[in-house]
Amino acid sequence: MKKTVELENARKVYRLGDEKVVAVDNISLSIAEGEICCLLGTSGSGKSTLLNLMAGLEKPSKGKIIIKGKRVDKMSETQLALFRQRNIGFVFQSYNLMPMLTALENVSLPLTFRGVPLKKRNQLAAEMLENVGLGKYLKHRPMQMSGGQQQRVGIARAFVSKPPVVFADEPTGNLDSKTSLEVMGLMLEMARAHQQTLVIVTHDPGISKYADRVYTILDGNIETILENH
Ligand SMILES: Nc1ncnc2c1ncn2[C@@H]1O[C@H](COP(=O)(O)OP(=O)(O)OP(=O)(O)O)[C@@H](O)[C@H]1O
Repeated sequence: MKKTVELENARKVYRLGDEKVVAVDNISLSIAEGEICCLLGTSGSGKSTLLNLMAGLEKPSKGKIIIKGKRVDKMSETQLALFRQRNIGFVFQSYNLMPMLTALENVSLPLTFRGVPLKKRNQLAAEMLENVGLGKYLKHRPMQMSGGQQQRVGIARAFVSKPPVVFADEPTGNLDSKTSLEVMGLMLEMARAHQQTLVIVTHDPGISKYADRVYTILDGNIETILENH
């Protein structure tokens, strides 16, 4: 199996005055192409920091972060930005949609960065919105949609450019249980359809049962690894 995300002895220490907070202690892991993984842990366990390290959003204090064979921890900000545009999709807890843009424009944004021509962009974005059940909401702005609908737009945006890896940080954190299930179902369906790797951070054990593999994080370490078959 090809590896998509690899961490080798990754460590992240924050300094607050004289104090040191070890957010990620010394984690090594390897996530295969098309694998769906969950990072499960309570508040403060270090799971968001771990996700940010994996996604190249933060530099490790020590260790290696490798995505698709490339050392992201060695990249400059410019290289990283380009690398993320080409390889990574994000789904956020608070959706992070552009408030002034319509659903269609929000979803087509990653394609703009990739230089896809306008007509093709609109076609792909409309198809994605159709796939997430929002075919009738292309012109709506985030404020005019429910949380669940906004997160569907967020999912469409993360997957539209078919990035090899999608990171989701508490994607259902602001949603009720029924909507959470729908949103999870959509992410899994999209990831499985194109063999995309999906890494989901959650504190909800209910969400983790959908993953192929669950890393339970405690005090910045991997406490257990569970394989679901
Ligand atoms: N920028 C920062 N500066 C200092 N300490 C930080 C910083 N970011 C995180 N921490 C600390 O690192 C530890 C892990 O935080 P992290 O946000 O990764 O946990 P988490 O498991 O995602 O929690 P939550 O579910 O509440 O977001 C915590 O003790 C936190 O206070």
